[in-house]
Amino acid sequence: MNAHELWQRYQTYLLSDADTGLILDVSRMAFTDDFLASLEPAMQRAFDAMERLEAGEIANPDENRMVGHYWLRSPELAPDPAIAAAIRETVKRVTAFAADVHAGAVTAPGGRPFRNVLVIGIGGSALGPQFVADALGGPNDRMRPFFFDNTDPDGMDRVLETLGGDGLAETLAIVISKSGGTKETRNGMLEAEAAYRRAGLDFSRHAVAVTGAGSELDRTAEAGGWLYRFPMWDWVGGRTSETSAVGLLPAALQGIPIGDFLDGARVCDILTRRRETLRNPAALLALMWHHATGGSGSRDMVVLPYKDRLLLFSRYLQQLIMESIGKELDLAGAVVNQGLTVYGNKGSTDQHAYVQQLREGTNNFFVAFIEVLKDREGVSLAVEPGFTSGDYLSGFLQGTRTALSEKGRESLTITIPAVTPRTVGVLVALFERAVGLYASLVNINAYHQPGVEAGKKAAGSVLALKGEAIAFLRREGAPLTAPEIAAALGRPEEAETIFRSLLHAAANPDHGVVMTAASPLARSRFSAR
Ligand SMILES: O=P(O)(O)OC[C@H]1O[C@H](O)[C@H](O)[C@@H](O)[C@@H]1O
Repeated sequence: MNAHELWQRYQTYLLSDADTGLILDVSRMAFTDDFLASLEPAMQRAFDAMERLEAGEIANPDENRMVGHYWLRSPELAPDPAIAAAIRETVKRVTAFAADVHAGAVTAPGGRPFRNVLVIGIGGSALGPQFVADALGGPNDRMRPFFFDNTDPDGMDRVLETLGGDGLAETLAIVISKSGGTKETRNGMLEAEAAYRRAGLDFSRHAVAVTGAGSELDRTAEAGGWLYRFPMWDWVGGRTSETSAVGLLPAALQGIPIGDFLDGARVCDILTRRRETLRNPAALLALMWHHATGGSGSRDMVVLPYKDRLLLFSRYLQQLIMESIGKELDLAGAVVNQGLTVYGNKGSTDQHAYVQQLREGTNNFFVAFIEVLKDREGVSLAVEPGFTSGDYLSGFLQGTRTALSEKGRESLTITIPAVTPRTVGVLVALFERAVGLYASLVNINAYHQPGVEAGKKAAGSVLALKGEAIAFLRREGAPLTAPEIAAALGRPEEAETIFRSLLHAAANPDHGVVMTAASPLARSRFSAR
């Protein structure tokens, strides 16, 4: 296509919406009108399915659950008045709690104000809060946000050292877990509790829980007399929980106007309920994913926001999309191994890293550019006559889009006016809807994650075996190799697991395991005190 044809194509498909401020350009995706026509019946069925989902159908059949994240910003749509009331009540309680903390009506013991918030959670209980905190936070935050989002001891130490013992005295800890039983989060909570204790503080007077009623975490918080408990509901998935208390509480405490955030999601929901495919940006996104990947995940989506504040968006989207779309079976039970791989950081930074491959290497991707029109508050410096840093950022986005297109590499561009609580809400809702519609197009359940359990179960057996091996070594005394230990435990097939576990144990002072290294390494001997 020549420049004139591309300009025509750009105008033909350009979708812009005044309420959300969204502009979506799919002109650099090489779909045909026939493609759109061929998928139109399936898209209409996807809209039907979405309407049933929003009306409260069991849209997550494997877990026998409704899927209600859209109600969180439009409670009047909830199929049950009790659900609507619970949503409204929770937003009110979140707002009131944050206001009380800010006003000093809720304080740490001794009347010390809470100045920091430590969020302890993982996956859907961390990625959204982290994205929003980074996108919308700054030096004027009401409270400074910190995160434990892993069971990495050094990672937690680093956060605690940054906070310092005295900082901890002014830190509110929010433990977030929908299930209330996630081990990483449980460990983070125990590590935090111990850190507070070392600082002479009572964790329970600093702790808040966001979790399902009656969960292990809920019971711990209740028994411990924690400051507050906020609910999570089984009809909200972890990765779509950013507009529930999971996302709202940390954001409100940080000082982010959660009403604007919810409103952005709500207006985007209205937009993405449109049944005219070409006027619905979530439907268009889903169609583009289908076009680019043949409806089978054959290409990766590289998310490139040209804005530092949106750096964590690709990480957030990775869970939202890959945990939703990456499925072995379709709804009919056939093996499909679906997926849509997502990666990316930010432009123009990534232009100095992997964009070389995007332009010239394997053509196994398409790019989702995220463009933000507003450069900064106020006027910018002219870094050379007539041009600002922001002009460069914008120019680099356009340049990369053109350079990719020239080489037959596809891209779409999502433009928002500025990074605000409202537009961040729009982006979250846009992709939530796109995921749901796309899942319908390829006939999978977007709302369960059966594959995640396998790794957790395997980790449980690994830990049990490690415990057995160390206990055996303590009884035994003499240094032994992993196969010898495995054989003695009656588990000869587990030599590798035992070797790897003891290699780790010997690198740390916790278990008294000593390794006498051999060559080859796998013949090393272990003993334990
Ligand atoms: O919120 P939680 O119940 O602690 O779950 C945290 C995360 O853990 C699991 O492994 C799931 O795969 C995620 O979808 C979830 O967001």
